[in-house]
Amino acid sequence: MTRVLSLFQNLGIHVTKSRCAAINCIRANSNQTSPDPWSVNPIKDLQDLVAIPIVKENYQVFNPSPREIEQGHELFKQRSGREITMIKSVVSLERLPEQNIPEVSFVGQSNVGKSSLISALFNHSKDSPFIKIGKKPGLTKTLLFFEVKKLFTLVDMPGYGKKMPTYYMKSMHGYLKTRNVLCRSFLLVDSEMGLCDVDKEGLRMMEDLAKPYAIVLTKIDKPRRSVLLKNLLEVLDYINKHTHICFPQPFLVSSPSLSGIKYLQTFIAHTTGNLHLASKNTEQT
Ligand SMILES: Nc1nc2c(ncn2[C@@H]2O[C@H](COP(=O)(O)OP(=O)(O)OP(=O)(O)O)[C@@H](O)[C@H]2O)c(=O)[nH]1
Repeated sequence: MTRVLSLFQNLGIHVTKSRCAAINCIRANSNQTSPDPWSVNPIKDLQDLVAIPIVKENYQVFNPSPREIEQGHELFKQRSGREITMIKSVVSLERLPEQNIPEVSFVGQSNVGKSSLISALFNHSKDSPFIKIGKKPGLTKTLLFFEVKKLFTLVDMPGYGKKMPTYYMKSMHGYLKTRNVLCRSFLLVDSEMGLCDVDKEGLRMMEDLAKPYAIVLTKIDKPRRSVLLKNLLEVLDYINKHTHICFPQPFLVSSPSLSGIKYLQTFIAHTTGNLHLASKNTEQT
């Protein structure tokens, strides 16, 4: 507890005794009504390390009901072989597929786990479109378009970083800037490494583009919980201080264990207009 409190202090977050007591009281009361989203949000597994809510009280979080979470999860289930398909792989912007359904894209540095996450979202199903996952960075060299039940499209982008050829960067930037059907991007950050300079460059690019996006912390099965918490708090602090467009709550996922996947599936279903939340308690940035 002391170690985690000092983490907060390092991040400039002041935790008073009275605030701790008040928050403990809120937590005790909220446990009695067992709020649902926590059951599928991995942030819950870190909450016992700290006495104050990790996602600040004044942030509106994504708060689907258990039924909505099941609806979101269902959307990604393949019932027949052609419901989820890879429709196109493109390099040049002139060859983007002409889609008039909502789109979400996955961006991040090489090897951060974009392809693995998309495979996990499709439940690693044997009927899912073939998705290449590599040990070495730079495997995804084109924009890959996956259409889900003709309702929305997921786009796997080439990873950015030191070795990224300029034309990748151009096509990625051009795509993000001009794609009208793009309703949300997810910027992936490795939860073990935490935010690094390359991620911050990506975040600045997203802010300049001023298109809605959210941060996803990947590989949460790898770091120790204290490291994961520290890196999550740093991301929250960064969102708070340096972003205007970013969704206030990061999503935490592990592709092999599928932790956090249902929650993210539900958010994608919501953000693409395929889920009508009963709850009003959802940030719409
Ligand atoms: N332990 C763990 N390993 C992961 C996870 N996600 C991805 N990996 C591993 O990280 C490596 C890179 O994963 P990819 O999904 O290919 O990453 P990418 O961002 O698509 O990579 P590029 O093609 O270079 O852009 C692979 O060895 C994966 O098995 C995760 O959640 N947990």
